[in-house]
Amino acid sequence: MTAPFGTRLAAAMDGLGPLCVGIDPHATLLDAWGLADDAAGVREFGLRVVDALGGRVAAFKPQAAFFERHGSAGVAALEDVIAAARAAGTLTIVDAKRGDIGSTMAGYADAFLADGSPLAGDAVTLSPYLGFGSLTPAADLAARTGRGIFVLCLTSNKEGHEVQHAVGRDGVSVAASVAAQAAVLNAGPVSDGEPMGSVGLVVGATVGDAAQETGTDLAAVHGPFLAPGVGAQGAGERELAAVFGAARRNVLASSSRGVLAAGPDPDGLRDAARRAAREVTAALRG
Ligand SMILES: O=c1ccn([C@@H]2O[C@H](COP(=O)(O)O)[C@@H](O)[C@H]2O)c(=O)[nH]1
Repeated sequence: MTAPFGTRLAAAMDGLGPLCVGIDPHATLLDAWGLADDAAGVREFGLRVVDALGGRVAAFKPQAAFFERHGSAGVAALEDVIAAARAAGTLTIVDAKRGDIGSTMAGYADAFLADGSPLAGDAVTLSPYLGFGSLTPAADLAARTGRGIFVLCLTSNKEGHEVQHAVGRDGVSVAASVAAQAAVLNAGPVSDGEPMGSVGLVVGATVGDAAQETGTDLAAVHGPFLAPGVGAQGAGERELAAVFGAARRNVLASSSRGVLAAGPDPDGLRDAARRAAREVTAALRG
C-alpha cells in the first residue's frame, strides 16, 4: 500500500527541498527551445524537463492548459509526461483546476485521481467555487488511492480577491471557509500520525498579507500549500516567508518560467532549479 500523498510529499520536500517545477510549454518557450507549437512539441518539451530534473526536485506541476490547447494529441502528450515523471520517481501535481457539481466531479476525479487513469499523477488542483462540498467525490477518491488534492484558496493573480476575499452572511471570507474545510479533512490523518494531510491549498507566494486580511488560518490546515508565483510573477524569499509565517514548513513553492527560461540545455535547467531550490529552502526551512 502506497503512503498517502501528504506523507510522500513531506519526505520529498525534506530530501530535495520544497521546490516544484512547473511544466508550462508556452508558445514562446517552445520557440526558444527550437520546438514546434504542436502536440509533438509540448510532449518533447515536457519529456526534456523530466529528463533533466527527474529525481532532483520534489515535484513537477504540468499545466494541463498548454497540453489541452493541442486537442486529443496534446492530452496524449500530457499522459506521456505524467508517465515519464512517475518512471523518474518524481511526484506530479497535474494543474487542471477542475471543479463542477458533485455528479460531474466524480468524472473528473476518475480522470485525475483513479488508479490506472493515464491522466492521474499524484495530485490535482481543484476549484472550490461551486462549493467546497462539490469536491467530495475527488477528496474521497484521492483518500482511497493515496493521492492528493490542492484546492484554490488565495490565488497568485491580482483578480483573485474579488471572489476569495468576499465575506459570507456568517462573516467568514471565502478563503477562510475553504481553508477551514480543508483542515477538517486533514484532521484524521494528522491525528493518526501522518506529518500532514493530503488535502492541500493553493496559496500564491504573491498574496502578501491576504491570509491575515481574510482571516484565513493557514497554520490550522495541517496540509500542504502549493505556492505558485515564485520567479516570473515576482515572488522570492522575502515574499514566501511573509505569506506563510508559521505554516511555512508545509509549503511547496512552485516556479515554471523562472526555471524553464534556462532551457533547453539540461545543465542550464539543473542550475536554475538548484538556484530556485536554494532560495525557497532559505525562505521556508531557514
Ligand atoms: O494561483 C495560482 C494558481 C496556479 N498558477 C499556475 O502556476 C503556474 C505559474 O507559472 P510561472 O511561469 O511560474 O508564473 C502556471 O501554470 C499557473 O497557471 C498560478 O500561477 N497561480
